Amino acid sequence: MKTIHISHPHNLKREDFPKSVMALGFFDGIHLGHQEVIRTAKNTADQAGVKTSVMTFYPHPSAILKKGCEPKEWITPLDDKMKIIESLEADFLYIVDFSPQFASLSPEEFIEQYIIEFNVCHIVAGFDFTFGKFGKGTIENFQEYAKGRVNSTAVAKLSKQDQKVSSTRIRGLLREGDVAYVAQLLGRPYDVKGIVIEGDKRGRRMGFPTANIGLSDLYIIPPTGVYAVKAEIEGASFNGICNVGYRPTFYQKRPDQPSIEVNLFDFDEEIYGKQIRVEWHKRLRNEKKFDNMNDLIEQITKDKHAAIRFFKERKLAEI
Ligand SMILES: Cc1cc2nc3c(=O)[nH]c(=O)nc-3n(C[C@H](O)[C@H](O)[C@H](O)COP(=O)(O)O)c2cc1C
Ligand SMILES: Nc1ncnc2c1ncn2[C@@H]1O[C@H](COP(=O)(O)OP(=O)(O)OP(=O)(O)O)[C@@H](O)[C@H]1O
Repeated sequence: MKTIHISHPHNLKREDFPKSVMALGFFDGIHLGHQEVIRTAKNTADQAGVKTSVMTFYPHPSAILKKGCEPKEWITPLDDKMKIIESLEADFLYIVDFSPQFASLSPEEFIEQYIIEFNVCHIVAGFDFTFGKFGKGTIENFQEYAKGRVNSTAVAKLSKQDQKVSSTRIRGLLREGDVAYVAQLLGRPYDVKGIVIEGDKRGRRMGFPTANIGLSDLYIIPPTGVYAVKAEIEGASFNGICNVGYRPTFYQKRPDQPSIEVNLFDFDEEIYGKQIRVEWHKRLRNEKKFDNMNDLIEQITKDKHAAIRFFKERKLAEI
């Protein structure tokens, strides 16, 4: 996939682009609804024998349109979003700098400069996609503005439990810790990437060495508590348990940031400085203050069994 960053105004010409079917949206999380939009674009492009392109925006449009209300943390920061869009077999990703000038384009100007000039023969967007100043352009009135020069497909609303699958809903669920339901809406577990950093080295003495993680991007961190996770290090995957929290058993004063630490099962290697990817599968319990270290060790042993049981039952359910 070729990724092209574009700032407004651009001086690219129609000849600079291969003919394509384009999926449009911000696409934070690339959830099941987004996947449907991108797959529809891909299928339409394949049938027409042209390329598949995706247009997304950076920063989030609400950083300009509803200043102060924009998300500050992401389900998929840009780097992850790019990788997932690539895995959906898009040929081109256009990342348009969402500036005030770009936001004030009329629907007609947007179509001229970003659809016609981009050699797009067909656009695909969700039922609620809007474009142009004041969001006047919609997927329904797109044809009026495009004057028949570009085809369009509106993807119907995808809902779960009578609610639209949306990035906003998934961000809310992550903040509540409902990582199991998030996995259903994403079609894959929520994951974050980071580097293994040094902790207090107490974990090993407790019989539960933990990889402390320094996140590599502005991810949404699920709330404090204990989770069943899988972690990938150098291409190998391990089951484990993760604690997000302030370790109240050992710290009277709450540190500024919660720590994210993972104990991996059947793993005993030195991994400081290595890259780690953590998948969040199930929330197990709240973080608690224990009277002594032995009580905490007893609880973590139970957490480990709960996680082992969870992964075992899920494996059986898959058979
Ligand atoms: C699965 C798991 C559950 C944990 N639960 C708690 C808890 O409920 N309360 C708490 O104070 N610390 C909890 N901890 C954090 C431990 O206190 C921490 O792992 C230990 O202090 C080692 O820290 P270190 O890696 O910085 O050496 C938990 C850790 C893990 C791995
Ligand atoms: N549940 C859904 N069903 C069908 N299309 C969707 C769905 N959610 C989003 N889309 C479409 O996917 C594209 C990207 O949408 P967008 O990034 O605004 O996602 P969103 O999940 O609706 O986000 P937000 O929660 O911020 O409204 C748009 O074309 C949008 O209409």
